[in-house]
Amino acid sequence: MRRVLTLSLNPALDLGIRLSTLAPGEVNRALESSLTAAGKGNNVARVLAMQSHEVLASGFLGSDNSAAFERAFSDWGVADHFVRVAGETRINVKLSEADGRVTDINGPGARIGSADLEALVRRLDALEELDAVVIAGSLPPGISPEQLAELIAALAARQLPVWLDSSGAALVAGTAAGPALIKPNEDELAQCLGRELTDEAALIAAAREVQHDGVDNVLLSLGGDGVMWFFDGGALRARPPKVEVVSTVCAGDTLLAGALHGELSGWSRADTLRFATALSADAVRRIGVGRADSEDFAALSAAVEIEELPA
Ligand SMILES: Nc1ncnc2c1ncn2[C@@H]1O[C@H](COP(=O)(O)OP(=O)(O)OP(=O)(O)O)[C@@H](O)[C@H]1O
Ligand SMILES: O=P(O)(O)OC[C@@]1(O)O[C@H](CO)[C@@H](O)[C@@H]1O
Repeated sequence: MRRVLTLSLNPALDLGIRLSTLAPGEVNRALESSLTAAGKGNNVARVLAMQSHEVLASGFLGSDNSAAFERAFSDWGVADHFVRVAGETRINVKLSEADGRVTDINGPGARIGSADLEALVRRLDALEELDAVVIAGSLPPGISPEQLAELIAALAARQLPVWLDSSGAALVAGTAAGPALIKPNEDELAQCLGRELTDEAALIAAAREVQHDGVDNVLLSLGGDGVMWFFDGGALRARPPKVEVVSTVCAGDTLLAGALHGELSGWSRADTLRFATALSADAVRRIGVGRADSEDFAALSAAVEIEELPA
């Protein structure tokens, strides 16, 4: 069991709505709906806590609707180190259709003031004996990509491995600040480099370029096509088995958490990637994060194909 800090600067309540088919502009009747404490960092926290790590979750929470998060942290066994800010945490809508298509509508988030950021920095400075830090998700209004970079640099200066999953300008600035790992998907990697990546060779070259610029690990997620993991000295590729897609919403967060679990457990890279890929494939079979206690998880893991990518 290791001690991990997850940072959600812009968490969300996810309003998950399952429909047979979305009819835009019409009255739609949902098959089911749910409101869940989420945001990328919190989803990672939830998976790591399920793997028995000591998880401390921090970031900013709107004080007007924090109760749902407080209940969730207590249910998940995650320690609540969030700074409370004025207003409400955003509600993000996730529409899942029967054919596996997901439509996300993500809010901007509550505005963060300079005193809130100072309070967060003080809170993080007081957290000791951490083994890793995950920073995941978008930035709320009031926090700039440069401020994210400063947070990463300060944590990295404490010799903490920082794993970053963000997008757009936040990913660009964050990548330059020296995280140990980034987890882009194809679009995010293309945004990060400011050019289109049209085929696999271009993706591989792009990931290696990011490594060359100082990020040791690039965990490139490719949806149903799997994952490529570029690390110091090599690269592996994993392909998940075909699964029935219910919702892809937490797949990337589950992948990152699964990989961190393997790293913190001292597993080989191949075993780590197999576990993380299987866990993320399990996530798409359900609404929510992946679970390693599903009945057929061993079979799912065994069906993941791992290969070494040529140097
Ligand atoms: N259709 C699928 N079948 C099996 N595994 C999948 C499928 N889609 C995604 N996965 C698994 O989940 C991982 C993460 O998916 P993806 O690349 O879509 O992440 P993402 O874009 O970060 O998603 P999100 O931000 O919605 O969590 C993939 O690398 C893969 O292992
Ligand atoms: O708007 P962001 O911060 O980029 O992404 C937020 C979000 O879509 O990411 C998670 C899934 O990965 C959801 O729980 C959440 O709503």
